[in-house]
Amino acid sequence: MWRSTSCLRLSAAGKRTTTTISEGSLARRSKIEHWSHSRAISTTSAPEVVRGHASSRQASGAAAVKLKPLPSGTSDQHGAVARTDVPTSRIDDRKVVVGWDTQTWSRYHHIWLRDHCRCPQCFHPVTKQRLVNTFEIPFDVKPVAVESKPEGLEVTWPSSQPHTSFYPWSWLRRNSYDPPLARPPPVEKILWGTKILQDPPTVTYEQVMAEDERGLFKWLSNVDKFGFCFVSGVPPTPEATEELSRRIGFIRETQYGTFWDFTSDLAKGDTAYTTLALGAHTDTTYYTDPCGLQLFHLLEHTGGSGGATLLVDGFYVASILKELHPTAYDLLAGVRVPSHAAGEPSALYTPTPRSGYPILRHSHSDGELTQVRWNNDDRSVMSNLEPSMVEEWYDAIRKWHKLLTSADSEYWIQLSPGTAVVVDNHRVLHGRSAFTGKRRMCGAYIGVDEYRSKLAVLSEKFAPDDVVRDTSAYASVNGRSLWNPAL
Ligand SMILES: C[N+](C)(C)CCCC[C@H](N)C(=O)O
Ligand SMILES: O=C(O)CCC(=O)C(=O)O
Repeated sequence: MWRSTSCLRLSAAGKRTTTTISEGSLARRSKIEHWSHSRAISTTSAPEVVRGHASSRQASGAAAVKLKPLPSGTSDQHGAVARTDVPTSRIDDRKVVVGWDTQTWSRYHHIWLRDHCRCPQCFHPVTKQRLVNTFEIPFDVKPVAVESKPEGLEVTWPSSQPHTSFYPWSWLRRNSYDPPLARPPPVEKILWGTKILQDPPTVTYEQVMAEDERGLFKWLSNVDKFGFCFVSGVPPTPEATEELSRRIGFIRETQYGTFWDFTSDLAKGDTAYTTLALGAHTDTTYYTDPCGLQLFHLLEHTGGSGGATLLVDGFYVASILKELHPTAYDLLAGVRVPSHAAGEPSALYTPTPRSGYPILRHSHSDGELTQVRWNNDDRSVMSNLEPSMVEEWYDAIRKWHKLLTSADSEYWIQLSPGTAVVVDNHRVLHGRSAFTGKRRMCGAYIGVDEYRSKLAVLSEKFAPDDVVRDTSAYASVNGRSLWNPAL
């Protein structure tokens, strides 16, 4: 173990203290520090086991990086019980080879390992940013030694830049690229049709607003799984609805304002501000980065009828289209659709590139459907179609439309004051029936990154990833593991 004389302290009991960090106490980004480090002689019985490196340049007032003791069953200089399933490791010409078992090996390039060192001098423990200068690592850097420790791989780099790095086994396995090894499956998406009306995902306002954020995690987990979730018991005011929206993250301001409270007065240049029916669509298709979530709360509807809310699971409908009409599916996945928002004199939105994006967007890595982007009212001129494709494309979107509007796909609900709904605008389409009378709807957009960030923070707390669980005991700073696979 190493005693760092660097710059961050967790209290001896491992409780987080207020961390003040002086810039001077960290290695500069400009070059790799020539480390001098003293091999700690402490044993794991000491209250704190420290991992890191003494920088040859100590800023004044640096406190020691003190992390919590390694997990039980850890070996130390005095031969405490070590785990028996420690992977093997050896140095090859350009890579370190780790043997997980007799059949499974991973190879990590030396420069890759050095670049991913997460000691406090190479990786800022508070900001989780790289400090080591990647471009000053000798391209042919090669370890002088590797050692398989119970909790991870220890690599000692050449004496010209003396430095010891440590990589937890769980982190190495998760990030194995030669070969890629099994990774946890993505969160299950539950596809639904009209029958979701029997038991739609719902949480209470009280749960969502509770200080411990467990209810907030439940709400966003439902959105992640179903693409939408109701919140019942919301005070029927724009103020309470805005506060509810901000529980997720800051609201995304657009040409329609920040928190919107609208009715059919054409206050903004969009048909949402009329009494017209709106077919199933996703919003802001005309932005390069369409909004992530959309929250709606009907505050009032008097003196008329209609104005029911429509929800359609775009992933569900796409799965049926793929099954029944694969050629049409491929066209929707390949043809770019331009769109615009031009109803406000002060705004004329079109996406970059101007040709827009396909209706169905897929992950490049695994081909999974990741986004539905469809608003036929906001679609611009289809000027990029090959002449031979024109009729085929129109046939494809007719097949798409037919499935979107089928009784099996449509989930109609009459919202009422007190029940808000949040929709994943990258998956679930929404719409409404025409209406008469005075109808007042409020809500907000949340950016997709704000939504995913909040869900990630809540997941760290309530459903941590295996690598986070494995490493947080000894490598957490400000409640975040340095080895979080998201980093
Ligand atoms: C939600 N709010 C009423 C503020 C605006 C609605 C804008 C709808 C627009 N046609 C789109 O699809 O993005
Ligand atoms: O008025 C509604 O219920 C929904 C309007 C709409 O589709 C939108 O604002 O995007």
